[in-house]
Amino acid sequence: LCITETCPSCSVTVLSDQFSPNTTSDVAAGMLIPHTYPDTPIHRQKQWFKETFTYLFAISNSAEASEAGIHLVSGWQVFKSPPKEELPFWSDIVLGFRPMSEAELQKFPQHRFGQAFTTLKCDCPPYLLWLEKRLKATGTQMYTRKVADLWELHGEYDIVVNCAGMGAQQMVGDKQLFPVRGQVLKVHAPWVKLFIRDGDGLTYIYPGIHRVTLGGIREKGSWSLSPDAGTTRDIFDRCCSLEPSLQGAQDIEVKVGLRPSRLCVRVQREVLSQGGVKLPVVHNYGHGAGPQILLSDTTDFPPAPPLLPHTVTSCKTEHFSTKIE
Ligand SMILES: Cc1cc2nc3c(=O)[nH]c(=O)nc-3n(C[C@H](O)[C@H](O)[C@H](O)COP(=O)(O)OP(=O)(O)OC[C@H]3O[C@@H](n4cnc5c(N)ncnc54)[C@H](O)[C@@H]3O)c2cc1C
Ligand SMILES: O=C(O)CCC(=O)C(=O)O
Repeated sequence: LCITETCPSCSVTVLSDQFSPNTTSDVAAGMLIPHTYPDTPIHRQKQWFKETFTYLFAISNSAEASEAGIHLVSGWQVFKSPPKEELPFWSDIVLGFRPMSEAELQKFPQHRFGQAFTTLKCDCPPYLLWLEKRLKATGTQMYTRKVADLWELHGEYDIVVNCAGMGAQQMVGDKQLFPVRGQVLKVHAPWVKLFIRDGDGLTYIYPGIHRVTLGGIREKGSWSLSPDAGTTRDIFDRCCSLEPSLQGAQDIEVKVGLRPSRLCVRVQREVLSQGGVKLPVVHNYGHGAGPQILLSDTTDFPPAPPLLPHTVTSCKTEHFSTKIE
């Protein structure tokens, strides 16, 4: 969309083997809360976050906000012991960042410290549909197609932008890209208005426009797309211990996605060349970092299993119409 807007004379085509609602992005809670990438300078991560926040804040402040699924959300990040960094690098970008008061902390008897702030949440399924609608309005073609190798696109296109997420591991043979399996519950609990995040990054409650997302888990190197019943129960219990009213949540949907993780996002220009023919490529993938990712943890992850289903590459959903017993 940015390309069509900044360069209207370009003809843009989107090729993807899956579109919304079958992408990893559809699984994401869509909360704007940065994860630190160990191999990217903090000033660059801060600049990315600031630009993203400013861009989405403007949408949240427009008549399009509800269709786009972008809204402000206030709440708390709570810690069992005070974090090493009292002021995270993003504290002056989110709105109204401050330490929680003693009175607020009384809600969380197991936690001793907390931060209150307002950030943005992007409800990804409506957001992706909104982007698709805007793309189609510019005349952009969208085709369902699995690309086995970027080189197959030479001759058809002048420039390729690679946003294949986890699919880039096979498509460009990137061994530095690895899955961090996530599982979340999307529930009906409209009385939950404030977000709550445990500072360990594992447990979170994120109210969206229609559903509340409960998380989570981060399983490095796991390619399993099957929802795990034990994990569902564990997530539900952890979230209920932070917000006991969730015991009354209804209509539980369980979603699994594979975060496309790297020590640093790959935003890079490359020129592929064969027999004197060139194909300029811009890579943009690896947006799956998490606070628990350590350098030593990320070597020797297994490649995608050969039987990974091609119809659903990186996410899966299961529905429960009743409460979790
Ligand atoms: C449980 C969970 C919760 C999360 N919560 C958050 C959150 O709150 N905030 C946040 O910022 N991030 C969150 N994330 C991370 C977020 O999901 C990712 O950062 C994001 O989805 C990555 O987007 P992407 O477009 O790079 O990849 P994807 O959404 O996976 O898109 C890649 C696209 O490329 C296509 N593709 C792949 N391979 C090929 C191929 N060979 N040929 C053609 N097409 C191909 C796919 O079909 C897909 O359409 C979460 C992730 C998970 C799993
Ligand atoms: O870390 C968070 O709190 C947001 C959720 C997320 O980004 C994730 O689960 O990957």
